[in-house]
Amino acid sequence: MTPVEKKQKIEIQKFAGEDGQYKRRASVFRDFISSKPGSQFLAEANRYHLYVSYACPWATRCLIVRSLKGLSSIISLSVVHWHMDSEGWRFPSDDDKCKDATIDHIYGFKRIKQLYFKANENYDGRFTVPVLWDKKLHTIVNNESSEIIRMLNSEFNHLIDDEHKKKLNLYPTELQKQIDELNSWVYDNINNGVYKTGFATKQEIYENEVLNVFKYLDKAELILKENFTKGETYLIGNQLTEADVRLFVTIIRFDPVYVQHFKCNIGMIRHDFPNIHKWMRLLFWTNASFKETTNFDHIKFHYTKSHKYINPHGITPLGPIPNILPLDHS
Ligand SMILES: N[C@@H](CCC(=O)N[C@@H](CS)C(=O)NCC(=O)O)C(=O)O
Repeated sequence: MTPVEKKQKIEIQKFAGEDGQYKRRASVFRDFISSKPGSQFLAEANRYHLYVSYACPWATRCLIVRSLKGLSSIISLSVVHWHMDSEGWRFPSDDDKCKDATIDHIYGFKRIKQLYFKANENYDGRFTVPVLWDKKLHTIVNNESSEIIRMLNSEFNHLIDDEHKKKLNLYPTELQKQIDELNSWVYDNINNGVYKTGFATKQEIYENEVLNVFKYLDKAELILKENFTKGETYLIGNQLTEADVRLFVTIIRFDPVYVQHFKCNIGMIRHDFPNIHKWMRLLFWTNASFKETTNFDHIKFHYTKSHKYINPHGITPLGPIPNILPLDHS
């Protein structure tokens, strides 16, 4: 084990700092795929590979956009085992099988961390998913989901056959200001808010964070309530945007995991947020890109069986039953 690997082994399961507060580290690989001729990372069919976990909300953003844009046959995929241990994410093996996970289709690696060290032998960050990998240059293009979804949204259009999917634009120029504004508070207070709540190791910090999550859920509830009154079904009017994708991945995990595992239990989406609940079910039940990329087993098993310091015996609660209610449930 190299000194860097040793350091990673010690720190990988330490989420909160000494002050009891969780601070997410910025992603390190930040290159961009482009459709412009001559680009280092040119948008080409079959050149790029996505490494994901179905459990991870950030990786699932990429899975949803890959599906919405019809890129499944253009960008290949490997899916890790839901269990994350002291060395990070791993792929299933013959004696460690996992339904819906895959081997590493590119190198046959056992762990995601091997990709990080292949890309940079001195890497000293966390071994996170998603990873957007370049099969030609054998390196990581980008490991920041907010940027990966932008590339998938705009740079592969010339390779997409389906006219509807080719035209779909989740970040149209005229809505960018509104989308950016939504993204900024949704990210800090809801997407990352549940992690700051769940990983807090001091009572006072936990209480501040959990109250804050619910304050911003109220804000999202109000927006969707007004939109539904006008006959609109998305966060921004009648148009599906990346803001919906980015909020959805947290909301779909909320009742099954965050309520109990991250102690976000001041309310539940299904009981206390009727408009968010309706919006979430509409996306899930009427759009296959949302339903087919949601894997409740991976989601529930990952959090409850990987975070030993939160749930030492790794017992996965059975409820809520069902994980998501039907569309016509009143
Ligand atoms: N900012 C990154 C965050 C990705 C991230 O934190 N992924 C988690 C899974 S939900 C992970 O891989 N964590 C492993 C670790 O922190 O060691 C993104 O949005 O892509």
